[in-house]
Amino acid sequence: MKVVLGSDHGGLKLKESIKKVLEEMNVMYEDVGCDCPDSVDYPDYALPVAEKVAKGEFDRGILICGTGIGMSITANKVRGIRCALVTDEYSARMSREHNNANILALGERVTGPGLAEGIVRTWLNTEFAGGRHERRVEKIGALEGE
Ligand SMILES: O=C(CO)[C@H](O)[C@H](O)[C@H](O)COP(=O)(O)O
Repeated sequence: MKVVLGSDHGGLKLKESIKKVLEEMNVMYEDVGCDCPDSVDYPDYALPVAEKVAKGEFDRGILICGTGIGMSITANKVRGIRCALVTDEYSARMSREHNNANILALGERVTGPGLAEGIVRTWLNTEFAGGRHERRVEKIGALEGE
């Protein structure tokens, strides 16, 4: 699996700790930035991550800002993206099993690194359940003209 990561300044520290988790999991990743704590704008990082996932260059994406809200709003503007803002492991599992989420958004100012690790591990290890959920996800795609 290949994962693309992005954060603004508000998610930089959590992104670095998630990169360690990905390395432990032997998951390949690319980080589109940001790279330093200077104040930046989250759409500038959400968009490239969402586009790379939508184009199929990466299997999944992970976006982190202060709350995860700005990242998730932006990523969900891109056709084919189902970005889930998650703050607990149950929702992480459901966002994959039921919604086939292809981007995970996290908030560094909301979710500590230990919980975030559990969320990321669960999210990456959970497959889409299909069945009745396939029909529902297809209806989301239909809204985008897919
Ligand atoms: O988009 C956000 C909130 O919806 C993120 O949390 C940003 O990281 C946050 O808005 C950045 O805030 P700052 O005061 O400029 O650090």
